[in-house]
Amino acid sequence: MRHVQLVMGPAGCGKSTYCHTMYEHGLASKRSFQIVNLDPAAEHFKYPVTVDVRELISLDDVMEELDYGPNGGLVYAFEYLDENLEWLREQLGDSDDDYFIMDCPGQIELYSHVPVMKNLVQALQRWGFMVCGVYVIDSQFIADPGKFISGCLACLSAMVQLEIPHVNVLTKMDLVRKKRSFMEKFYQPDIDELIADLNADSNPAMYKLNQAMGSLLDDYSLVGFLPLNIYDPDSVIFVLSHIDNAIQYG
Ligand SMILES: Nc1nc2c(ncn2[C@@H]2O[C@H](COP(=O)(O)OP(=O)(O)OP(=O)(O)O)[C@@H](O)[C@H]2O)c(=O)[nH]1
Repeated sequence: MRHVQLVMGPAGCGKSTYCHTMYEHGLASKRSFQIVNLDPAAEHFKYPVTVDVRELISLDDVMEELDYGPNGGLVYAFEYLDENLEWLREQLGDSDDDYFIMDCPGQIELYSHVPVMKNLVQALQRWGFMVCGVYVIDSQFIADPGKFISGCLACLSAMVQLEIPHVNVLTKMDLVRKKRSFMEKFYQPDIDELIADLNADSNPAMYKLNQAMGSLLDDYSLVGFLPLNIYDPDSVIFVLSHIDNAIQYG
């Protein structure tokens, strides 16, 4: 069976570090994970890259040749990839048991405004891959209810667009060890408690909206993140086992 993890999330949230962690874990546990760089703006990697989109198109080239800014340039580069998916197919090869981890760009436009990520997922599925979305959020940015809800809505946007098994991962947990009990309420939060906390910090005019957002997340069962401490092998195994389950059972 062929597998892909699509690693998504905002800029700087720890996507590349996640990929590196999984790669190292694979080496130690005799599972072979191959990393694919899908970020045309990436600069350097700590892990060996099996496929690099910059061999097809790089953000620097787009910005220089077309005089685009970084965001427009990235959308252009992804649309170019979308038109040249056969290139990616050739790069991925046709082995039956490959497991690729794809390090994606952070720009939300790719998931919310243009269909390129959706097209990529559909192509991977046509080529026989079982694809799992791994949405990464930086634990440093969700340490209050408002930011937590905002992070959840970003995850939801990717989940709704891509329609694939989906796992949320909370990164940089080594940095929040001292506040662990505080953070625990974000792993599997009680949505009513969360909305009450949010209301406590909000103007009453926002209560109805807060409740509606809470219900939306509840309806999609999208609250809850898997905490990942990259320095703790048990934590890596824990996250990977959830991803394996998500891939297997959807
Ligand atoms: N302490 C700690 N630092 C981390 C962790 N993950 C990432 N970082 C740091 O956070 C910064 C950004 O990490 P990256 O892995 O490059 O994040 P990214 O999401 O790939 O970034 P972009 O590709 O720019 O969107 C780097 O300085 C990392 O060293 C973590 O689990 N613990």
